[in-house]
Amino acid sequence: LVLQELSLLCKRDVNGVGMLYDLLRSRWLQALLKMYECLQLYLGKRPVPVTPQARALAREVVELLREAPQSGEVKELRRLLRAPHLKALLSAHDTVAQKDFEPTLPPLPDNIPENEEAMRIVCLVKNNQPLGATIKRHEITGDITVARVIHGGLADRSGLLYAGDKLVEVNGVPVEGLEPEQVISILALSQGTIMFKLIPVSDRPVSNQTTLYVRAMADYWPLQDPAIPCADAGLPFKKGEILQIVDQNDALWWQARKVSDLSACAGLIPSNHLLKRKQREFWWSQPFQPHLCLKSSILSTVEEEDDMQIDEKCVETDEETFESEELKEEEEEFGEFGHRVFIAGFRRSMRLSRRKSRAAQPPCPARCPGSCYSTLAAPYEEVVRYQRHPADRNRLIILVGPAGVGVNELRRRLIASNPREFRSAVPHTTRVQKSYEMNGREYHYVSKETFENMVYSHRMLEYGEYKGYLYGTSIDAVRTVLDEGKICVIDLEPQGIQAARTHDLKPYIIFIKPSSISCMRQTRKNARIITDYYVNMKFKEEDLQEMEDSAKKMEAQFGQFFDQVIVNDDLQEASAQLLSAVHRAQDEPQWVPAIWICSETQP
Ligand SMILES: Nc1ncnc2c1ncn2[C@@H]1O[C@H](COP(=O)(O)OP(=O)(O)OP(=O)(O)O)[C@@H](O)[C@H]1O
Repeated sequence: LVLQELSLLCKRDVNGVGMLYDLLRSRWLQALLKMYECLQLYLGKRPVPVTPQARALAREVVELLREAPQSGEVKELRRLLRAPHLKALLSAHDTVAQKDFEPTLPPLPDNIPENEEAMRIVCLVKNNQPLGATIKRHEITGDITVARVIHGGLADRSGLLYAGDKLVEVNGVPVEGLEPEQVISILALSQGTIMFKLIPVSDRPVSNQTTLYVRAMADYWPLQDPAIPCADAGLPFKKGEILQIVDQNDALWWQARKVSDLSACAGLIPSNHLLKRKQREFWWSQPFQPHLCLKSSILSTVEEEDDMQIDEKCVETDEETFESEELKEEEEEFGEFGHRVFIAGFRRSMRLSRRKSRAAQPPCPARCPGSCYSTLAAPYEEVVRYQRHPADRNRLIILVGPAGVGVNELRRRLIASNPREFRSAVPHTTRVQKSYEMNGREYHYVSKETFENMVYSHRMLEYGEYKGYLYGTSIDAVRTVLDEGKICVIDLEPQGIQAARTHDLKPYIIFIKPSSISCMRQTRKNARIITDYYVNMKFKEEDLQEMEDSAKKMEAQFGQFFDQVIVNDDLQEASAQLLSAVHRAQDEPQWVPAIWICSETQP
């Protein structure tokens, strides 16, 4: 039709019509159109299985050939028609034609109710690993549902099971009416593939949580916790360990893993809220003990004076001895170039005053409400990775350890190794300055009133009283050293740790731990201990035992604050370990309380 119309237009000499007429009459375009028609025709048809017709045809041909003269060609043709490869070719064609490779689904039942819930069939291969999901029974409906899916576990990695999915069957066994324990025993018995038939939860919770890192402030043993929904899914941890919280959807049970093993699947831990509740219950179940605060700590030292009176004579003699010891100690300190280096803060009167205060104080839960309440308030402490900027002040180094373990020996050796880098804070005292002393070198000499004001305004990290005089380490003295660009190294009673843990000082706390008693018997043969009444006494067996007991108590009570533990066995080795720990604290990233860093960014 188009060609006819075009031929009419050609006669009227319309511009370009000749060219279009020639194009449409061209052979190649005609051929293309024919091919298109053929394909359209073929698309409408489906390939038909050929084997039945081919077999009948082959039988007919073979019959005909039987009557024909039996020449070589005829025999060859008969053999070909019966050949297996020809049969295989025909059957392959038929497989494709009949689409045998597609799964054959059973016909849908005719009478499906409209409100029928969609079911999902989930197959998981167990491979000897736990499923990583917990189940529970709905109190009212009795439905067994997936309670939670553990992060990183098998169920979580499959992406097929979600909290809230309702179980219908497990390995073909209907779960309706079963107790969760019965379902668990079915799961426990099944090996290899487990098949769940379930009704998926309608509104899956969208997780928009950010990962949180915390320092555990208490030990936790899930196997001893009757409240945990699934003890096997619990994550045991010790105080001081850093945990990565990956799920806080449940108000009572969080999911976490240890940063020391982030590849492991998460486990259940009590939430902050739950742990606080437990601690409060524990706290209130304890018999009432009056809380003595800062003020009463001074009072307690006054009471001590009476106790000291019994050995007054003895103490007096020691006072003389240790004052001369102080001098000896100072003279022993030499810097890297052999010059005498004065190292403040090794005053034995200061150490004795501290020890006496500690001996008179009841154990922490009854004594220092500040630290205990704050532990109650924060069973986990949020932490962040912090690396000190080279231009920032150095972090304060705090050494903690039981009396006689070698805290001062190690500190003295560290400072003497490089006095230009390390320094201790100059303590404050209310005692009278001696003729050979210089204010701000051995001590800062202040009045009792000034000292007490410093205590009440929380400017003392720790303090104590000895022979009627107060001794203490102030925050300002530490800051002075840090402001000079040096690394301030102090030793502290563990009760003072909380006061020192501020974003301003960012302390790095090293616990000096005694080695075993049998090792100390060997290494401490020539060592000298300072007691309340004797200076330079040889270590006795009970001193070693006391050191071990005291170290255990310190770890149990304050272990969560220790950034590093050094066992002081061989002195050279412990000194080397201390040096590298101190440098690590300044130069390498460490976990620190998040509040230290947040408060830095606040105006
Ligand atoms: N690893 C060690 N091997 C042998 N002797 C040691 C070791 N560490 C410390 N000493 C010695 O043990 C004695 C006590 O050490 P140091 O005075 O440092 O104890 P301390 O922890 O500061 O306790 P305190 O404050 O009660 O004196 C000293 O004579 C010291 O030289």
